[in-house]
Amino acid sequence: MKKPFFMIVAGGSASGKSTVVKSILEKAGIQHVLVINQDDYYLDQNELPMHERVLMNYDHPKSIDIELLKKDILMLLEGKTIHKPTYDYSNYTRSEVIEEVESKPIIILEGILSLVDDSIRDLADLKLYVELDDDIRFIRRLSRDVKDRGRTMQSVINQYITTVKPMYHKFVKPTKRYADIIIPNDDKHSAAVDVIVNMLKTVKESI
Ligand SMILES: Nc1ncnc2c1ncn2[C@@H]1O[C@H](COP(=O)(O)OP(=O)(O)O)[C@@H](O)[C@H]1O
Ligand SMILES: Nc1ccn([C@@H]2O[C@H](COP(=O)(O)O)[C@@H](O)[C@H]2O)c(=O)n1
Repeated sequence: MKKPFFMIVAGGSASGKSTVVKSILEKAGIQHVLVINQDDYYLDQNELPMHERVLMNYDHPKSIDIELLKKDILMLLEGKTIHKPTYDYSNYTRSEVIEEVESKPIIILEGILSLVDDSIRDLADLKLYVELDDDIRFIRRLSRDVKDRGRTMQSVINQYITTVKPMYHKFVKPTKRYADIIIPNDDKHSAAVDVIVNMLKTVKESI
């Protein structure tokens, strides 16, 4: 089997990484793409009581089980099957579900900190950074976290001020310089998405 094409999609929280990946997949009509969400690799916190889990900093690189993520990406790039953890935002820890995931010809890793680790970054054939104004990201995050991640408005605001915003400026935003393509996601991202879709179609044809 040919080595899979490996793409990384980084960007701040609620910049639209998942939405952009979804549009890429819809437009490309590709069945053989595997998306790995870095959030599934948050460290397991089942041993901690809930009041401690809530206070953790989920925007620092140390919150991710980077060794497991690296091991799994390397296995997928060798065409092997992995047993991937899954994440439960409402309980601030891994869920009990372990997914058996087969490698595919195109692998996309998505996450706020996905361009931080150089050994993972150096494996990528293409690196994207989704960019959006901080205020709009905060508004989108607030609305999404209350609707989809079981959060209260006050908890989203507190977390944003204490960890999300400072960690974004310290760790996430500096990784923009590693990106091959920067995708603006204010109104339209279709032109950038079309460029990437055409690249992936070429990759697909060469499989
Ligand atoms: N271009 C856009 N216009 C309006 N809302 C958007 C756009 N892109 C994403 N969103 C919304 O913003 C929120 C965050 O987007 P999401 O893709 O989950 O971001 P990320 O994966 O970077 O955290 C979601 O509720 C999503 O529906
Ligand atoms: N228990 C957790 C774990 C993570 N988060 C936040 O998720 C953000 C990353 O996901 P995006 O889809 O927004 O990129 C990150 O900023 C963490 O703060 C959380 O709130 N709770």
